[in-house]
Amino acid sequence: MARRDQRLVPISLADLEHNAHITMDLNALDYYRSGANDMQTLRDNQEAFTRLRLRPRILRDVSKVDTQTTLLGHPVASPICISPTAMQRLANDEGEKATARAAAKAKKCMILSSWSTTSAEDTIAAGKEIPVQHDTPGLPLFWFQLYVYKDRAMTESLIRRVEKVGYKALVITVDTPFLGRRLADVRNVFTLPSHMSMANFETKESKVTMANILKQEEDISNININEKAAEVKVVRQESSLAAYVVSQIDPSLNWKDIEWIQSITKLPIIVKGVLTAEDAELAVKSGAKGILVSNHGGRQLDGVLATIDALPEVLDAVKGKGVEVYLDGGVRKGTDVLKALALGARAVFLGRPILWGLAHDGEAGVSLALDLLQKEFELAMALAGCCKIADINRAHVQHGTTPTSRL
Ligand SMILES: Cc1cc2nc3c(=O)[nH]c(=O)nc-3n(C[C@H](O)[C@H](O)[C@H](O)COP(=O)(O)O)c2cc1C
Ligand SMILES: CCCCC(=O)C(=O)O
Repeated sequence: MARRDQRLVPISLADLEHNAHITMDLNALDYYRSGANDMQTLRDNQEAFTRLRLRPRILRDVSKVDTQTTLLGHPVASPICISPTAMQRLANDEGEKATARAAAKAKKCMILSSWSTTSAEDTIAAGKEIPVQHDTPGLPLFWFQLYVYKDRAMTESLIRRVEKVGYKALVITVDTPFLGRRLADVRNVFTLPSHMSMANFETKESKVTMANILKQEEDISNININEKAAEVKVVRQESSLAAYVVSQIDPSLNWKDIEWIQSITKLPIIVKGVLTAEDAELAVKSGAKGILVSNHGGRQLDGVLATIDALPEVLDAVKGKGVEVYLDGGVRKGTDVLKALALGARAVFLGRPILWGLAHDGEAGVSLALDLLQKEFELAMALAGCCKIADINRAHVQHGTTPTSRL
């Protein structure tokens, strides 16, 4: 039995998380692991998967299992993808570049955050350094997650940049008009270390006030910790990130803006943060080609539905309308992937597990995270009697009756 403070040789995503908890500094670890407020939704995302039960089929020749699929027409090796997470250099110096290389090697889809610590150009270039192996199916796929800034000219210039370098879709995050209240970040006065930056906003014309906010933050962090706490009470009572969101992100964002963005780009739009049938319908009306059912990993409105519980109503609302529906939040095991796909998700996305992989061993750690889940998923498919993605259907899953506490 390993001691609690010993790093494990990882054989599951939980092991990678365990290791990251040992090695990361508290400022970054708390930022990554926190949910909003009581973190009820954060816990629910994982627990809700355990309330579903699988209905396997037998004797179906599962000697070969194939996970290839397409996302908005692009072939990928697997429906396991990477959600956008900000500031990946907090986990490993190579940050987003390491993630992009691992995604490209695995021919999986990566969504890059607007708030990356590597620019959109440098991140996709790192992915493109990886030679594509044509003996296995699929191609690497990069999408860009967009936060809509109050400054629309800056938003538009970012769209032009990502179009130019080859991102294939815009994933617009709609659940963050303000930052959710993550108590640990408030206590820690969460800070991006001074040698890192929000790399997408480093151009001359759009030098963003994040730098100024972080500068203020640095000034505060130069004084001793008690003074720092006192200062925070008087000055802001929030993390620098929350202050940045208030200063830059447009809380007036509404469906007309989604239509505006669609009118200025040919890239397909995916709306990230839909949790209800009503909004799923509006997303389709606004021209979205994809919906990512997400509660931001439990980091925004605490108390909302677990994503796997919200998925069925979203799917029902958009049935037959030609929109792809994806899910993120709490996906940690191969059986979670199988359950989400059985309910009707086209793909699932991973947030924190990628960060734990990065913290564990950079690019190799992200590859390990992807590979561990991929292998678990292939095994779950085989044991449920599925050889290919199209074999997975609604009859493979039902709501369980066993109380979670007895599992
Ligand atoms: C540290 C961290 C940073 C995140 N940054 C972003 C971001 O920049 N943009 C965004 O749309 N979502 C962001 N998210 C939310 C993720 O895209 C995703 O919805 C969530 O992490 C999925 O849940 P999981 O972590 O349980 O897999 C972030 C999540 C975490 C944990
Ligand atoms: C506007 C928030 C940027 C990062 C983020 O999405 C998160 O920390 O969850």
